[in-house]
Amino acid sequence: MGSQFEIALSVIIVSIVMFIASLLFKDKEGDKPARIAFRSFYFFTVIFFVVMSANIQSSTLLLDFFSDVFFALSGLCLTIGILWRCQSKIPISLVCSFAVIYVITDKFVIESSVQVAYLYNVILSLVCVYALLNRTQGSNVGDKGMALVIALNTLLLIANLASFTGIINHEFSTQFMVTLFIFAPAYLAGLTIFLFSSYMLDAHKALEIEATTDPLTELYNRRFFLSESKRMLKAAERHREPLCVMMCDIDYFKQVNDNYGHKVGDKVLKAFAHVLSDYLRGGDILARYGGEEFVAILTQTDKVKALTVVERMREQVEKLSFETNKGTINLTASFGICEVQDYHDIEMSINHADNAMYDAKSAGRNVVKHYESVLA
Ligand SMILES: Nc1nc2c(ncn2[C@@H]2O[C@H](COP(=O)(O)OP(=O)(O)OP(=O)(O)O)[C@@H](O)[C@H]2O)c(=O)[nH]1
Repeated sequence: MGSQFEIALSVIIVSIVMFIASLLFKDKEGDKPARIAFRSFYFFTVIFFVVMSANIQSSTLLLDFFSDVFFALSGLCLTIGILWRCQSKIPISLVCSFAVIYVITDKFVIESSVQVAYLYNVILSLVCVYALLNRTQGSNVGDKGMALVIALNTLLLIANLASFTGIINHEFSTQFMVTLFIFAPAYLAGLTIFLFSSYMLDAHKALEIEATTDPLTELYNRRFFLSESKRMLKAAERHREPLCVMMCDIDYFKQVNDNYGHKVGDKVLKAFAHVLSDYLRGGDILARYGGEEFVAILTQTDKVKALTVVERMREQVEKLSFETNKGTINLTASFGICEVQDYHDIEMSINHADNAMYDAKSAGRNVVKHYESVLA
């Protein structure tokens, strides 16, 4: 019993440290506050181990009941935190039902049976592993690590349950229980390490997206486009492939803002960006160059192919219409294209495509112009 008490004490210390550390977790904007669930998990884990230690020292019905309740709550909070973090579709009510069934079964049906607690933990662990492996936004290394820790826990618990049913001999099972208990602080620390790294990886990803993406259209921003296009030009030169730059600008966009307001203007910009991206292939890149001006690099594309693709884009933009309470907005855009000649000077090709686009504006807008036509 003495060693169990010491282990319980170490779990309490680990949980308190982790609880304080978890104050650093930040949820992504719009995400459910999973960090509150994780903090509650540490909080209830501390209380559970305090109550359980007291129960080991002098067992009472009340302490026994509360140790079950706090055990149920800590597992519940961990699972809810993971489900929220993964934006999982598994209903929270289902997990809550497991907790209620666990307490009722353990208290009123199979009195002080440790198997029920194992079964409860196995179910919750499986729910967590499933949610982590099916994360809506793709699992990161931290999440996979967390899934691994929980999966190991599940395996241990299943083995333990098997021992109770007589598949494994009883002495081995007692040994197993002690081992499981010894590993409790390590399990908790491992879980937190992965939890931390998964939050840090997400924060890193968010920073990367912020640095490379335009928040309104979610296309790449100008800075990322310039650095990425240099890399693409080098690759095209190495493989001796043609490459085209396309610039485009919405026609009379100021009138959209003036007549319908900036909010509608933003909506139009987003829809416009969407149409452009629909016409590009996997290796191409599209970026918001500024305001209502967009730029793209069409890989493995010569000027003849580029003219065909961009002409289709222009026709599609022409078909766009937006219903507002002040009437319908129809959109057109002007396009300029230029086949890259100097693979070491992307700025020059962008300028040429820009000149072609201004030529399209001068020609009455809603047309596609090639840079060669500007020179002619
Ligand atoms: N709603 C919204 N408007 C923007 C944004 N960025 C730039 N604009 C607006 O885009 C408009 C650009 O107008 P202009 O440069 O005069 O060009 P235009 O009216 O499209 O005319 P042409 O290009 O000559 O056909 C300005 O009114 C800007 O305020 C944005 O992020 N959201």
